[in-house]
Amino acid sequence: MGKSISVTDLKAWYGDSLTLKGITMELDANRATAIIGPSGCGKSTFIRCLNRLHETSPGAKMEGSIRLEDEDLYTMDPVDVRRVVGMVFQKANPFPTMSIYDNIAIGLRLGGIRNRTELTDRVEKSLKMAALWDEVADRIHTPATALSGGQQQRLCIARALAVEPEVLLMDEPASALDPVSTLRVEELVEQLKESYTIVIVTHNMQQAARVADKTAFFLNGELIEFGETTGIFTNPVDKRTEDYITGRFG
Ligand SMILES: Nc1ncnc2c1ncn2[C@@H]1O[C@H](COP(=O)(O)OP(=O)(O)OP(=O)(O)O)[C@@H](O)[C@H]1O
Repeated sequence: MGKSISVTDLKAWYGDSLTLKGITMELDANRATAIIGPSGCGKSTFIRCLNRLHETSPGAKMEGSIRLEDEDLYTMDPVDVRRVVGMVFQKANPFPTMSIYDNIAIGLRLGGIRNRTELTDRVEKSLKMAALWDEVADRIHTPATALSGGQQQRLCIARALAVEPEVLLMDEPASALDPVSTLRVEELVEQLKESYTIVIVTHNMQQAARVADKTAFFLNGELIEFGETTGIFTNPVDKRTEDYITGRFG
């Protein structure tokens, strides 16, 4: 089951530049939350704080608190954080020299699983969860780079799921994909919510409306409005949200 995330007064910097200016929000367990807003408003920075990737950027720092239910993410070992809070990036990034199988098995091996049967079962289960198994079952020992872009992205989703995270962060996971692959990723989000808490950054407002239960609108490093997706898109409270979703800027 997914876990909820509580973010309290989160501030993030690159050098002296304050990029997130105090974000407070609750990300519900087993629901999909979309983060929308114009380019440069801090969407990626926000989700990179949620798995402690932000602090790996040179000169980057954060303040505030992020809790995964009763655990403080910033007192945990960052390696453990990235296991429980998985991430999928805009551009599919399979390990290029590895087979489909090894792309998924590597995280499991690093986690200490050595038994061949267990590894194979977990690889198959992950590929099924990512709706890729049927397309690759007969060639899992062939190079991952021979897959199509959409398949590579689902492989990256499978890789993130293999280590059994609680939360799945998705940073514009479909923006480099064709419409059919995009639809498959969106359908997948719908299914994955049953087991994971999902946070998805998207530029595509139709996509947010289709996949997200809740939507957060960011502007200049601030959270302007956050609520049920239908409310945000049909009856926004803040004028700036309305202007953005009606295409007046961004
Ligand atoms: N590694 C970095 N070093 C310095 N500044 C950065 C770095 N990454 C992002 N920024 C700056 O932080 C701000 C927020 O960037 P971020 O990538 O979080 O925005 P975003 O909303 O995800 O944008 P986009 O929609 O274009 O991906 C921008 O002004 C950006 O230039």
